[in-house]
Amino acid sequence: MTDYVFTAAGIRALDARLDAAGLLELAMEEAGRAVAAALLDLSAERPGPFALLAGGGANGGDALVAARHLHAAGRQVRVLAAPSPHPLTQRNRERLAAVGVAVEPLSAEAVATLGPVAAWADGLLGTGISGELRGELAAVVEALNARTCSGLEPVLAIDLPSGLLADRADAGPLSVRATHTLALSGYKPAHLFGPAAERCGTLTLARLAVPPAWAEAEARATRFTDAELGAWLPRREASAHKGTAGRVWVVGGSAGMEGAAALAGVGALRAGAGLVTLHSEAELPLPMPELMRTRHPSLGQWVQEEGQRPDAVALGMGLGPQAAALARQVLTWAVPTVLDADALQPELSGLGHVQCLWTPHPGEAARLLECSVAEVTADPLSAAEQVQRRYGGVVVLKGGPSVVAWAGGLSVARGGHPGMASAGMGDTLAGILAALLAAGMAPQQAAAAGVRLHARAGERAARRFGYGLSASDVAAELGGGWADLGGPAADPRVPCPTPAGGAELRRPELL
Ligand SMILES: NC(=O)C1=CN([C@@H]2O[C@H](COP(=O)(O)OP(=O)(O)OC[C@H]3O[C@@H](n4cnc5c(N)ncnc54)[C@H](O)[C@@H]3O)[C@@H](O)[C@H]2O)[C@@H](O)CC1
Repeated sequence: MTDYVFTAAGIRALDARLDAAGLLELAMEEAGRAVAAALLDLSAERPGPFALLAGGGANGGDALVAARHLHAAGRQVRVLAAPSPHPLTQRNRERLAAVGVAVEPLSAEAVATLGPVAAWADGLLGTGISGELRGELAAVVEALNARTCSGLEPVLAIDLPSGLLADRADAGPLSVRATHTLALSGYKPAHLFGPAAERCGTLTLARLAVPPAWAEAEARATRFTDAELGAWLPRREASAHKGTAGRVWVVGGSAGMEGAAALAGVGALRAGAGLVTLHSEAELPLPMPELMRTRHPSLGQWVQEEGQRPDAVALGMGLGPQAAALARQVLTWAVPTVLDADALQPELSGLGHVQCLWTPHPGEAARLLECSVAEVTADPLSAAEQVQRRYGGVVVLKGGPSVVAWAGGLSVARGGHPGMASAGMGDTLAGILAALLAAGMAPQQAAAAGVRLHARAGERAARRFGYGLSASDVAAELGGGWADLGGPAADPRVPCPTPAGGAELRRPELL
């Protein structure tokens, strides 16, 4: 099932649709029941009551519903709640009273002095927060963090740890430090990126019964499943030969940076390219003898005079200061092109064609947007979108997780491993993406599937090699990653799923 990423405004819009259809109360009931189930899973064997903290909004309402379900399951609950102007939250407070559960006033002192508990539920604030924590809630959060920092009492955040802004990756000075977070309806940027994600602990998703068309309409980004991405991967005809499997040119490498181009070549070969040639002015190493290399006295002259064209180009890895001028020339060829590393320069603004992928990391994205790295990492979705608008084509903003932006859409990748934060990883990815483009994939699909393929190979490499991963370790696992995603087999008798979304494929015979 496709999952979605919502901003706070998106959740407000979704809730407005639910409200108009008379379904909001049912959604709160569903959310509260899911919270109760998560708490029981988390602490079924732990002694003591569950302690539920309820703020004045709908996030607090979810906590009150959860308390009723836990009570019905025969568990002891302690409920500390703020006064609420929210009609559904008020109604659920009355329902709790009706089944004999007392609601105690919420205060920092009550949190600090409560006896041992099986687990805490943080229902103080969710997507409705504005600005930094104010008043008594700030003191309550400080008291909760102080008594749970030993890790003895788990804290389940309902939807979001209170104090985090749903749309931001940079956690503010004060927020609940949750051991677990149950995201409601869909993920929020704070669940997925940066220091905010670290405050969420273990993340799970409760998919509420929301009509898929509403979710899609209000979502900020998509998280494709492995099955969706695997179905897009190309398939070879039994009659394929190296000339039909995709010819990739890697243009890169310079003195001291020779390995970057070589790693891109390895990535392209391991992702299925039939013929991979490295073009450079430098003497490049050949990590695999299957790679071809051509050393040019002047890349500038070669690019201008070159009459033949490959199926895809990856340009920029270790290329040095001439990268932007070369990129400008190669973009006029109008062949699928991956622009990486030194080719990611502001002077190329507006020159990306529809078959062009830009693959910046946050530092390179900041250069392209002429802003600070902190601005990029605080809101990676907006940053990727802005690069796409300014430069055209499709953008892969690399990170943990990477974001793909195309005209009119965003997706956030799944998986990967922190060990992938090492030199050369992006070079390999550029080669992978070029191979997928050369095999005829549409750029948006090549970007989303290629990033996931790389991440999946990284997960496998981490199991094999441990924490510190090299780009070569990851490249060696690409075949396994491909199989994990359920990519179509080479045998054409195995039926190949049609890619969703109806994107045009340049060379359908290879899919
Ligand atoms: N579609 C969904 O995902 C659904 C979400 N629900 C819940 O609804 C929540 C959003 O509810 P609301 O929009 O009522 O908002 P919240 O419950 O997150 O917060 C609103 C309350 O917080 C106060 N507040 C805002 N900023 C503050 C600050 N900085 N310091 C102190 N107090 C502050 C406001 O005065 C208001 O009382 C979600 O997070 C989720 O828990 C469910 O109840 C129903 C369905």
